[in-house]
Amino acid sequence: MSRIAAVTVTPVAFRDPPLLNAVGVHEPYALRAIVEITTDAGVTGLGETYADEGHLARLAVVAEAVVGQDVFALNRIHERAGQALAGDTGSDGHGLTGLITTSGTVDRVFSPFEVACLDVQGKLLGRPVSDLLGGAVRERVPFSAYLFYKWAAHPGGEPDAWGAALDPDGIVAQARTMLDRYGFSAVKLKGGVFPPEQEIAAIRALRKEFPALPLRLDPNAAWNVQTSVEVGRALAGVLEYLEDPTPGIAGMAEVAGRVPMPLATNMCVVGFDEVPDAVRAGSVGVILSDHHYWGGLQRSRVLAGICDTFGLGLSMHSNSHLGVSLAAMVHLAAATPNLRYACDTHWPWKREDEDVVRPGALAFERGSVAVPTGPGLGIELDRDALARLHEQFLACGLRNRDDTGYMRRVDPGYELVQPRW
Ligand SMILES: O=C([O-])C(=O)C[C@H](O)[C@@H](O)C(=O)[O-]
Ligand SMILES: [Mg+2]
Repeated sequence: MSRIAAVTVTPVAFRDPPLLNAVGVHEPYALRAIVEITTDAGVTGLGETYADEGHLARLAVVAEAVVGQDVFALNRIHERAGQALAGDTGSDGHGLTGLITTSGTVDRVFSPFEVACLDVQGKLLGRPVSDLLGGAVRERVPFSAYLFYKWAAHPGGEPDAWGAALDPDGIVAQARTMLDRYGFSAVKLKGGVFPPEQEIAAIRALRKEFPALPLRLDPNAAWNVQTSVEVGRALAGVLEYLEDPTPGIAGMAEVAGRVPMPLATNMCVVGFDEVPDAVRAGSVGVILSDHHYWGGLQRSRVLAGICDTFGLGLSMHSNSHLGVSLAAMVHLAAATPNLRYACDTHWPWKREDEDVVRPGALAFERGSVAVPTGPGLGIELDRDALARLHEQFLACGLRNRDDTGYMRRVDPGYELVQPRW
């Protein structure tokens, strides 16, 4: 047996540009937590997750509950997380994912512990995490360019290297830079920021500039059913999928029946208990997995099986993240045969010199990342960087992601309306 002797949770902050979305704008720092598990024999494993205050408190509760457990006893560890969090319905503070139930809360909190245990298991066995998930079926995992409307600078700050992107020309220029730098093979535009006709124009401009690349548009439920149908029809033959045009399983089902492209979601289906209704209603053609809230890598493979069974496509969602999450995403995607869409990643928006993982193992080439072949996640923690980013967390003053509150500080009249158009 290899028992968990200690768990350390370190909140960190890294710089984030002023990226616009349907609920406001990204604050100057993104918050994450690094979970480190150490066994009684001194083997360590890493996980990464959100770092909002409430989530950190829940991580602390579960950290205490899993000490003494065998790192191979993931079912038992999930059960203990459930017991420790019984009745807790942690809410989604940032408004970009759906309703969080008790089971969804447990899955969110359990996830980094599961990834850290798999990292330890891999190290003990001398095998990469992808092998523990059934084995890689691809050597490289393709990602998509994740475009955002953005300001040139945070209010009162220096302009960043990306510059502003507030119209179709700005979005095309951003896409060009990102594709030149990373070679991505698909493009996603985060919408829900400007009136739909402006976002249709941006997608058309992207299509003109990049005739062969699959395109996606994600307004995070900013449109009502009628607007969604109009946008979907206007972009017939242009989008690979339309992501969360409108809120809820019923609204999505109405739209799905009237537009030509598949609808994708990381909002109306974010937990296992929402899958049956969505399948019955025909709300979605593609589910975006995300191991951070689907309960880790193994449970994400359960989701993949469900998608396979019901003929649904599978893609992958991303929030702002660091290298531990990227490594986990790559192992999972490599070992999930029916994950056939290029995965989302916020990676390009992070500064290269801000990560807790030593560079090397996770290089982007031709839009994809090679699956690390070393034991476990195949990455190495940079303790100096971890300490630096933790100091940055302490100093930055942010304790919860609040895109809406930040937008209101800039524009006091800003209202959070869903759907807006
Ligand atoms: O719907 C999505 O794809 C997301 O929620 C991804 C990110 O959270 C993105 O919208 C963001 O960070 O603003
Ligand atoms: Mg989305």
